[in-house]
Amino acid sequence: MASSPKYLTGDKAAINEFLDKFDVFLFDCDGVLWSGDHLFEGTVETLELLRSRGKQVVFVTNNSTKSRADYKKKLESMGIPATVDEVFGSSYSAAIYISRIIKPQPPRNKVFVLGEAGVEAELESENISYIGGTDPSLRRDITPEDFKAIASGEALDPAVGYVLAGLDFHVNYLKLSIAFQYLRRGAKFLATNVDSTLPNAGSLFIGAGGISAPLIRAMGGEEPIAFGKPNQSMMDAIEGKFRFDRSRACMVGDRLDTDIKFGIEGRLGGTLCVLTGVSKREDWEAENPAAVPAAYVDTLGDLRVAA
Ligand SMILES: O=C(O)[C@H](O)[C@H](O)COP(=O)(O)O
Ligand SMILES: [Mg+2]
Repeated sequence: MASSPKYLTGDKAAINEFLDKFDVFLFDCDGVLWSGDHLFEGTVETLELLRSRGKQVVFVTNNSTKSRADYKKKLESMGIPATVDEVFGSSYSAAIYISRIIKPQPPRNKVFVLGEAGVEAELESENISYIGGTDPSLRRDITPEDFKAIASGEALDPAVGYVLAGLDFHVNYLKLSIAFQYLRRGAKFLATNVDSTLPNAGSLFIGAGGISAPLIRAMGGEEPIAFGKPNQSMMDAIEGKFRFDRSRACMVGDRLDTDIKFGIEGRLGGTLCVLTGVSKREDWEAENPAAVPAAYVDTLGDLRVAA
């Protein structure tokens, strides 16, 4: 039974003791740094404080709508210096897994994307060919002709061997129907991540899991392989890049079943839950919680008092 998490907010000594245990901080983004375009107060100062103490900061997000380069721009636009190498997104995790582990071979080496530009950019960065995604010709209602063309295969690309589902703000029945047809014809079912909800504008919205859910239902319950947190292939990739001692690393997140579970299953030295996003105290105090953090704060900015 996991010991109950330590509450750090307002306790300068406890915060310093906690921070001194780690050299590397893996930071979740949505619900920790910001909620959509709203940057939480104290985020910039907290990251500056950690970096001024020589801590390595890595941004680890399941949000596949943006590429690492897009996140570098977003972070900088909010006053947070960052390099592309310091960003790990689920779209990048999916792209490197497909290109370096799956290694798609002709004749069925293409990916049908349900997702935004971030997925496309990361697939391109790994030279993986894809269709679908932000293709404007698919942003429309399905027609009787579409049903026939999809059923006959006329509307399908025979080179598609994979369906990759991520957070898609333009999902519709036409795209889901095409994806379903590819799966019925043997394409492998992949997902960048399957988070049930997305924190934005201080509230919760349908997450990436809500995009693959109709396909899971239609496929009789077949689940996709998902590459984002808590999948450990992402942790292995991050460790491979930063070569850190896991016992000196801490995962900071707002979600028990992705971030905190990721840190615990990754055998990191610590996990810190921030209560500005999805999970609340009641969630880890409930029966059989998805994961229990080592410590928690009300907001990330609470760590500033350490200075
Ligand atoms: O639906 C989603 O994709 C997630 O809610 C979103 O990606 C979470 O991003 P993160 O908190 O991992 O930065
Ligand atoms: Mg989050």
